[in-house]
Amino acid sequence: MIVDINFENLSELFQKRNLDSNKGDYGTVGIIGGSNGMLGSILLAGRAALKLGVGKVLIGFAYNESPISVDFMQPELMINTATYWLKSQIKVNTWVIGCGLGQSIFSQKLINEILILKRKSTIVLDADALNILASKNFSKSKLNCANNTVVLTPHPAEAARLLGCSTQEIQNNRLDAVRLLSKNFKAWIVLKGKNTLVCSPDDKTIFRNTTGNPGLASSGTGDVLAGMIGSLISQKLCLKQAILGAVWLHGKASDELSLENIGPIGLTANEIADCARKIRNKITYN
Ligand SMILES: NC(=O)C1=CN([C@@H]2O[C@H](COP(=O)(O)OP(=O)(O)OC[C@H]3O[C@@H](n4cnc5c(N)ncnc54)[C@H](OP(=O)(O)O)[C@@H]3O)[C@@H](O)[C@H]2O)[C@@H](O)CC1
Ligand SMILES: Nc1ncnc2c1ncn2[C@@H]1O[C@H](COP(=O)(O)OP(=O)(O)O)[C@@H](O)[C@H]1O
Repeated sequence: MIVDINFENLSELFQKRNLDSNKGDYGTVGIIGGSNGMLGSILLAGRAALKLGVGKVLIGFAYNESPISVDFMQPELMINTATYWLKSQIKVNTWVIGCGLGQSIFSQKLINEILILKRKSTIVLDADALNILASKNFSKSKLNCANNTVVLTPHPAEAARLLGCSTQEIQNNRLDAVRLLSKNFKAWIVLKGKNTLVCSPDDKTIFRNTTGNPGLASSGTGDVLAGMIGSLISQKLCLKQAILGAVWLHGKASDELSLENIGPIGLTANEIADCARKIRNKITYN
């Protein structure tokens, strides 16, 4: 069965906050990635996670020493190395790994560490984490899905690498591709692109997104989506509403910005997160 994602079935996304709540009620997300030439990708994800309302964001660079200690555009982000945060005792609800991670031995080691050390967390694997998963020296059993809840967010080329076929074959049959990925990896799959598809590991329903436009065809918008998904899962929405909510809001933000002539041409990834925040508050409080 295929079900369209609409805001009417995203009630948890639009719940008002308790008046006496504190930041601990809104969870912590840890974001790991950002290697050579791609430092911006985890900052994009981290900023988007904040704008979607998570209590705390840890940014862990895939370096031996953190290349920056503060993001002056978003000083709320807590920045250190990936290794530092993986060893820290801070309770992290969701780990997002892969944005700008690269595919070095060190990056592969970080993925293994997360899967072994963080068995009770939800793990979102994006971008280079998916490329590492697709490589022949990675054993799928390491995903250990019995303990972890895992979300994979491939674009069509990443999906093709995971299934060992061509991008064109994925695009020709996106429904079969998303089903096969969720079965093979026992994970939630977000197959990105026009009309993003979402499939859960134990459900035959496939959800199809109804929002979004070619304004999203620009660098870093996938990193923003990964941060948004991690943020909503950490805020303890049920997994389905967190994933579907992030996908819907991400596309809706690009639609609203296009109506304001800020897109589709030249729309930038950070603007998506700002607009998604506005839409969530507007629907929740008006
Ligand atoms: N500011 C930063 O630091 C940024 C860092 N980033 C980081 O860079 C790393 C590499 O990630 P990446 O996605 O750029 O490279 P890659 O996996 O080779 O995919 C590119 C190819 O995939 C295809 N393709 C994609 N979408 C498709 C679609 N809808 N429909 C069909 N095809 C589609 C398309 O193939 P083509 O059509 O050209 O054959 C395209 O050329 C990663 O770690 C990421 O996080 C980026 O996030 C950018 C901002
Ligand atoms: N033509 C389009 N229509 C709707 N959504 C799109 C379109 N092109 C890209 N997107 C969305 O933009 C995002 C791009 O993600 P990704 O390819 O991972 O980019 P990046 O690696 O640059 O962050 C995905 O959420 C995808 O669904």
